[in-house]
Amino acid sequence: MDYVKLETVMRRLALEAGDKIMEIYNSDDFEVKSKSDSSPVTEADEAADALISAGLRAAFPDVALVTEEQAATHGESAMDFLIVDPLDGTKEFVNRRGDFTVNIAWVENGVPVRGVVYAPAKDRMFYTLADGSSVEETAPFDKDKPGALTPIRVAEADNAALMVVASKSHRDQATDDYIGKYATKDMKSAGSSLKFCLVATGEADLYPRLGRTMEWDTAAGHAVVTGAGGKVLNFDTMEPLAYGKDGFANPFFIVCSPSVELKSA
Ligand SMILES: Nc1ncnc2c1ncn2[C@@H]1O[C@H](COP(=O)(O)O)[C@@H](OP(=O)(O)O)[C@H]1O
Ligand SMILES: [Mg+2]
Repeated sequence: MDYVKLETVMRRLALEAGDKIMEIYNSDDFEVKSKSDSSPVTEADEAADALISAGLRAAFPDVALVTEEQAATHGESAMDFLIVDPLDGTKEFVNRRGDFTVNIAWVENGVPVRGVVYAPAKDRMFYTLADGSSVEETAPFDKDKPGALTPIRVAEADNAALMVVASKSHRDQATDDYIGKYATKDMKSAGSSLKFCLVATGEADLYPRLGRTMEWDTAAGHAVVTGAGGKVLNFDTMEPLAYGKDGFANPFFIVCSPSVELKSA
């Protein structure tokens, strides 16, 4: 993989998809359909998906591509692949809460090593540079030229006063019980893959996900948080979360700064 080209292409496609999504977000109304798994999908998901997948296929014609909105790509069995969630946090989008993201990642040998997470309604964009380290770019964003970049790094956690982040729209008792094992200073909820980025910047120390997600929901955030020194662990085995699994479903997982003293289930 040409990492320099990948950085440029992922960043530009994320920004273009974000513009498309915001056009629809700001329009008076948009249609919300239900997918086979009864999760919502909008014309914004579909437009962003079309734009990103066309751009990736043009730039990397020989590379495998998996995208949430194209079921035909879900049978892919490569260990090296691009993976896209064009609009993660569709519920946030539909409810106009702003916490939705565009996600593009590159998985190499089952590990998400590069990615971009762009939250267009929040004007926040996080990505890995060609060298694998993570940055947040400051708005306004120019599609053709990166602006001000701030290297991001996970926090040195105070285990007596942890900052924990969890899902806004998929929250359950198991998650609350698990968080209850820690000494927390504060809790915040956020939608979509933004939660990975809050750990990456040190705005949170720990994000436990005791609920369903798919690899496209997590790959880009995973790359960003590991590029910032963080960890993404399978909740049951405490091994790094692996990608390219059959059906692309994830097990429960934990995202954290390595300084967090993890509790078992
Ligand atoms: N029952 C379920 N099965 C599979 N994925 C689920 C799920 N419930 C939530 N998700 C995933 O969690 C994502 C939302 O995460 P969060 O709750 O952190 O905002 C959704 O992404 P989409 O909005 O892209 O569909 C969806 O893929
Ligand atoms: Mg998603």
